[in-house]
Amino acid sequence: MGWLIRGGRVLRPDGSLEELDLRIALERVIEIGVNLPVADSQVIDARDLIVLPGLVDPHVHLREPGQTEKETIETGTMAAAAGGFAHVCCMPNTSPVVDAKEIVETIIEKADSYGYAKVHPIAAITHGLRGETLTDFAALVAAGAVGFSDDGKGVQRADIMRQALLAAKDLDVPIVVHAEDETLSRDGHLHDGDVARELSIKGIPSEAEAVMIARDIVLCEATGGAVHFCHVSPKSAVRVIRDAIRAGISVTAEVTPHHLLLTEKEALRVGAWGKVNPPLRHESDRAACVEGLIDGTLSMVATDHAPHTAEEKARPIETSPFGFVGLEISFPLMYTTFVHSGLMSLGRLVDCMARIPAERFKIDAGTIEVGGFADLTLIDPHTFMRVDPETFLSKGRATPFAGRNLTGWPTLTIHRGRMVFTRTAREESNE
Ligand SMILES: NC(=O)N[C@@H](CC(=O)O)C(=O)O
Ligand SMILES: [Zn+2]
Ligand SMILES: [Zn+2]
Repeated sequence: MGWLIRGGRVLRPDGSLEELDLRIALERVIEIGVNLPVADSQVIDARDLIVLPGLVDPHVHLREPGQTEKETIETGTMAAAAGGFAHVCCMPNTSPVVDAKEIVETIIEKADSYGYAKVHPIAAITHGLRGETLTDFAALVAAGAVGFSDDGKGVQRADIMRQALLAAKDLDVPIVVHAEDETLSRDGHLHDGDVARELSIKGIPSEAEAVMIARDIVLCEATGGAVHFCHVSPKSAVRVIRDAIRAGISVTAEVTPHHLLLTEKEALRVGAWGKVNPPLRHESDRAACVEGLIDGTLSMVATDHAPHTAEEKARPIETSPFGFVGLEISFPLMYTTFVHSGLMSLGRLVDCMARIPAERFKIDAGTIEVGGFADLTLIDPHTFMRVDPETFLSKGRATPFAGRNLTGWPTLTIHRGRMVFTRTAREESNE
């Protein structure tokens, strides 16, 4: 029994695409070859489709425990499957905060019981995200945490960050940094630039992010620890990260599709649907992020999927929470903008969206090989379809990308040998 995925163009570990058949039995890929016999497998016709390893998102918010009106582990992992993701790392800014091992265990167990995607918790650096006392790193890692972050807030105190780097180093896991110096960002809602001024809304300057990134690079080098920077957005930060990597300091960084594709101007067009932390910045910052992605400074793409209720995101900019969803559109956004346009190879994009985050967080994923887990995403590189938030499986609906016409949509996602998502309704267009 099992599946025979026939005739798809399969992404090979060297980045090439080859027309191959894949046989899956139980949870694994057991055979890869040309014209494999059907035997007792059920056939999936993958002609005209690209077969990729299940994608890995190093940064999502699943909101459970505690904020299940925004998202649940079930709806969040359904959205992951719909976006082609087999693995997601979830952030600890839930209620209660993920600062105790029982919470880590419950998240993993719940996700496994639904079976849509594997969830890898990133536990809190400090109790209650208060920035004061370190959590029990050893116990949290033993329970399954793959890193530590106070995401949603920056760790304001350098001494605490230094302690965290030393503690994480002993366990060989990264500190995942939300860089935000509150003395510079406080009460801001948008990037500190022309649009914020035009709307008379207090801005968040680039330095609020970049100074903490610079501090943590220094602390990273001094301690010999490892830092991963979340959602990098200003050009000054891209530059200091590039310099740090060149100097051999153990830092990695992620960038989001929204910081690669959008600017502060979104606030004028979509209001609070474009409000996010860090904010969408100036065109020159956006261009620097693209440069960082292309040259490998920003080696991972993360959605920072941050669902909120429709009511919350319908408020005026100043009272609406930061964040919007991304899991279900991240791959088509990246594929259309960078691969379809010829700016980047498919192999490199999948490195950023699977292989490199898998390596960083020690997740067994990122390539298709015999004996490996059958986590596969079938992509349609021909059909264009508009982003329609009403079709999202996530509870969150807000995205500034609503209405964009994209190609490269996942049409079928297999997780651990089980079909966990198929796209049925197709709104085709010829653009
Ligand atoms: N990115 C956001 O705008 N919001 C995130 C927090 C975060 O990622 O910092 C959230 O939890 O809503
Ligand atoms: Zn953050
Ligand atoms: Zn986040």
